[in-house]
Amino acid sequence: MDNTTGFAVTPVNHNHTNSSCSRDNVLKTVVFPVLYSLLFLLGLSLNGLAVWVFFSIPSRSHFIIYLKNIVVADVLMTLTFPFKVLSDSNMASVGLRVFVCRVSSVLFYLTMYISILFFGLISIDRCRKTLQPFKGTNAARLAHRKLLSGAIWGSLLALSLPNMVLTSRNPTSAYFKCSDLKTPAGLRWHEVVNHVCQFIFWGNLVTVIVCYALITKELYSSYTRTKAGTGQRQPRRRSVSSNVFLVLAVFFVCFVPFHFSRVPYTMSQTRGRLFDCNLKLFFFQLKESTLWLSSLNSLLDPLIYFFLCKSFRTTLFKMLRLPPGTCSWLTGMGVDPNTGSTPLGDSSACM
Ligand SMILES: Nc1ncnc2c1ncn2[C@@H]1O[C@H](COP(=O)(O)OP(=O)(O)O)[C@@H](O)[C@H]1O
Repeated sequence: MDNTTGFAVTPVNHNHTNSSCSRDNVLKTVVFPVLYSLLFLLGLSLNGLAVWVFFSIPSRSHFIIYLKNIVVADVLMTLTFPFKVLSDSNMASVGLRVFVCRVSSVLFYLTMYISILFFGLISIDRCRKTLQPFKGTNAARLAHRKLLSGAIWGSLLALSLPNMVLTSRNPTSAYFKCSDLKTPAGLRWHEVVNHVCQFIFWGNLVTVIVCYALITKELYSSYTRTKAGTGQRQPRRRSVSSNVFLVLAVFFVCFVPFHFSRVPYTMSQTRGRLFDCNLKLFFFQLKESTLWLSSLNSLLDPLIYFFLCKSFRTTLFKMLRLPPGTCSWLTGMGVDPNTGSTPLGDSSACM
């Protein structure tokens, strides 16, 4: 028996539910637990490495401050995966599944929106850096960015906390969904949070698109200017542009599908009577599949650090005792032999 709720532990028997609508099919109990286990192992290794590298780089640019926030969010997100694996594969006690609904899933979403917000800020910062390459920063601005980071964590925590507190009902059977544990106010808050988070996501997507369009325009005109001036081909600038698109590609692949599927799924949770059980199951599976893509972001972020942040690569190679030019064919961001600078002339050497 589970101490917290008094229900029998797994294997869960839910013969009382309509079996054709049961969530417990092979997708939820086998496929996703295997995929999340892989994400956990790879994500923990790569993000562990990223933490090790980042915390030996001083926070001397806005970009590095933002990346450090993302790496912390990714580590926390990765730590929630084992709970999801145990819960979805029905290997967890009822108490642990309640913990997943109340705490670890909420933490998962919190860290996801932290990453999304910091990606928006990174795009703005990169845009500013490209359009005004010689405008530096100072201690006061760096302190503001640290305050802003704290304010983002604080506000998202305040938004998410009621999702923990108002998931306070005890399950009435061993088979339950997170929405079954919510009080009426909890269900309303869950809906509100999802609206706010949709706004955060689409707002940041527009910001990222606008900023990267401006960056690409600037890179292209500086490329044509240089080409006209020297009469030479400058292949590196093209690879900078394609690296820049990595952020956009990651944003689209990881987050857009989830945010489309989240809308009908949240409606099926909060206005259940409008949906029959097959449709609810369909929206649940769609949400779970696209949520895995969002989780994949925690694994792809370290690749972004590697490709777009030269200080990250340099420090990584130093720590692994590899020569500085390692993988320059892959990153296309070596030092320009003519000018001695990085392709964007960015002294913080992160793009
Ligand atoms: N955007 C969000 N921010 C914070 N918490 C959230 C967010 N979306 C959902 N949650 C919370 O995470 C938990 C799991 O939600 P959800 O994934 O919708 O349920 P289920 O696992 O039953 O499909 C719930 O407590 C919910 O309120």
